[in-house]
Amino acid sequence: MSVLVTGGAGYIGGHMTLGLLDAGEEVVVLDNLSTGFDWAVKEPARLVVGDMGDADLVARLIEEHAIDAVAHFAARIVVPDSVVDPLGYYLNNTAKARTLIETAINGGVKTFIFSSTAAVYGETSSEPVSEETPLAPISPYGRSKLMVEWMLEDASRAYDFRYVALRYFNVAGADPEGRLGQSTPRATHLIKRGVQTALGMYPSMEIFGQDYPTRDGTCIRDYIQVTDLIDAHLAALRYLRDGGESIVCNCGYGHGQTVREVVDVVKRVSGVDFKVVLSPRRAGDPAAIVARADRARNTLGWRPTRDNLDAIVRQALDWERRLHNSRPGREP
Ligand SMILES: NC(=O)c1ccc[n+]([C@@H]2O[C@H](COP(=O)([O-])OP(=O)(O)OC[C@H]3O[C@@H](n4cnc5c(N)ncnc54)[C@H](O)[C@@H]3O)[C@@H](O)[C@H]2O)c1
Ligand SMILES: O=c1ccn([C@@H]2O[C@H](COP(=O)(O)OP(=O)(O)O[C@H]3O[C@H](CO)[C@@H](O)[C@H](O)[C@H]3O)[C@@H](O)[C@H]2O)c(=O)[nH]1
Repeated sequence: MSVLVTGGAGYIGGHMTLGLLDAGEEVVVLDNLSTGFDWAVKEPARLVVGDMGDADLVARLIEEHAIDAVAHFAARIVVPDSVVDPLGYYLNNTAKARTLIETAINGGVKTFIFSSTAAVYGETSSEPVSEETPLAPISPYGRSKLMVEWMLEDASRAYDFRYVALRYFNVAGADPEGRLGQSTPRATHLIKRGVQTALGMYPSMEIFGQDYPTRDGTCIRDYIQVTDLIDAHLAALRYLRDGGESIVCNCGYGHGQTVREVVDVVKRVSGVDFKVVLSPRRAGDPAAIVARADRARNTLGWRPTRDNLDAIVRQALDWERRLHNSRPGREP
């Protein structure tokens, strides 16, 4: 039995591949390398370069590798990008996911883990949101993901098929052993941009919006360390293989930091007082979004252990330094 990891050459999928290998699983990665890197797929995982919307390819992989579970990470992921290219996002994140789910079910795969997102909630108060909070995504990205949740829900009712959808909050940091980190080209994520600016790759960084209804006027997010997030996936896989019912779980720590607070941590940890430019709000950004993750703890038995923003920033900085000093496109 093997696990098929779509998007396994990307940031989070690459860490999932490491986590699965560490747990002794056999792994096949399917990735079109649009934002991922072949070197991010560590041996003995097998990388197949191709598109998740290629039903013939996926069907062949399921059969050849006796796939019993799919962990589906492949997606386009940039919120403001989705505002300017919504149909591109619906094609990749929604339509191709439909093909993937159908092919998995036709191939006899009964368990599926889906990378969902806090962006399905849209505007919320500063209070932590539970999975019961009404869903009202405000970006095409969030909608493209919510539709996949709905397809999974309906498919699990109609067929012999169970899933766990994990709604990630803001994923950050790197493998604590230094084997991998976030390598996405042109990344727009706050911590990544911060450490890149600290390393001199940008002359300054922007803070988007200072008039949000938050404690210092900048947006609040719940930053979850990537290895803790992968532990939730490994728990979800065990849960599904033990016969657990389909569920949706938030993955976050239950408290948030403002953009200014994060920038201050990056400056302190890096020791660089880089220039910050105050810019207007960015399209598609909710003011605050923080997780209530009791369900992941109680149902999956998830036990996060890496809730420490200083350590997260240090991991991101260490990885960025290695990336920066490596040859373009080559393993750091
Ligand atoms: N990074 C975050 O903070 C965050 C938060 C919530 C949810 N997520 C979700 O987690 C998942 C992984 O995100 P990431 O940060 O690792 O992004 P990433 O861009 O690093 O990884 C995505 C991977 O998917 C691949 N891919 C994209 N379209 C594909 C296709 N059609 N066929 C095959 N491969 C394809 C890319 O090449 C890349 O390797 C995504 O589904 C994203 O929506 C991420
Ligand atoms: O240079 C920057 C980058 C970001 N921000 C702000 O920082 C916050 C966080 O932004 P970012 O790191 O880009 O994350 P989000 O837009 O919150 O989205 C991330 O987190 C979502 C879940 O909450 C995921 O679904 C997305 O895939 C992932 O990109 C937002 O208020 C941004 O406006 C800045 O002020 N300056």
